[in-house]
Amino acid sequence: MAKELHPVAVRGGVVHFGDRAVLHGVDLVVDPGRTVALLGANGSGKSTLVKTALGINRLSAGTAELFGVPVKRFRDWSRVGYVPQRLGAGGGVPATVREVVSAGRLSRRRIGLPARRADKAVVETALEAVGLADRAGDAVATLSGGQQQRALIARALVAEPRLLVLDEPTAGVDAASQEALAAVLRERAADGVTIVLVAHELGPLEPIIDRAVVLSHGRVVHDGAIPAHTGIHPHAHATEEQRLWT
Ligand SMILES: Nc1ncnc2c1ncn2[C@@H]1O[C@H](COP(=O)(O)OP(=O)(O)OP(=O)(O)O)[C@@H](O)[C@H]1O
Repeated sequence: MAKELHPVAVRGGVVHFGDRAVLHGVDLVVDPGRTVALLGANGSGKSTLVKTALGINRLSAGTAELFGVPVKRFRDWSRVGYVPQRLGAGGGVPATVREVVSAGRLSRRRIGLPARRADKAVVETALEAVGLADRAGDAVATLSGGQQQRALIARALVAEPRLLVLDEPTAGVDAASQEALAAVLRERAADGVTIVLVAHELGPLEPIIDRAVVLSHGRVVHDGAIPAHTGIHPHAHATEEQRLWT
């Protein structure tokens, strides 16, 4: 079998907003099936990096590929699930949670055909997985921020992507739901799905992470095992390298 290409590959990525460089030559090359956490302080460039990897932000230098294809030419978006940091799932749209999640299944269906029973089952399983089964018939706008985030995660899951990119999936999400999310992601990782997630604190996600990339001021300052102090006391016993990103 041919070797699977890197699901994500940013090389020498430089991104400017106006005159200001926000990424200064960042490399993020992810092997298939890995679960990678992007860590770093507010404003260090984590969201910018994932958006750049997905072609949402423009590079002023360097390259970005998805599954070996330059992101500008990449068309196979059903292979990619992206949950942005900020909403919107609801934003005044009178859709129910189930409708929003079902929308994620559209990329897998022939346009115009009604949902098959299998599609519906996948949607119900995803709703269970993120703990929203009991809210499925409610308008998304009536959910809390953390619940809306979970609805978006379910929407990404039902598309059964080979690459999942999650920007702060646990922000504003309670401990039990974080555990549930970790279980879902562990399952996807076991199926060979590549996961890239942005986080401040890994919490229950920590055991599923097999590589941590730490950004500071738009540069990679660590790439490897999870830094020991992550999510606990960022300043206590920090090494020089660790202090760089707190
Ligand atoms: N669209 C934009 N226009 C101008 N500046 C931007 C834009 N998006 C991000 N920035 C700036 O780029 C820098 C990096 O932002 P980014 O959102 O990537 O950081 P982050 O590490 O994800 O932070 P956080 O943990 O707070 O989400 C910040 O200084 C931010 O103000």
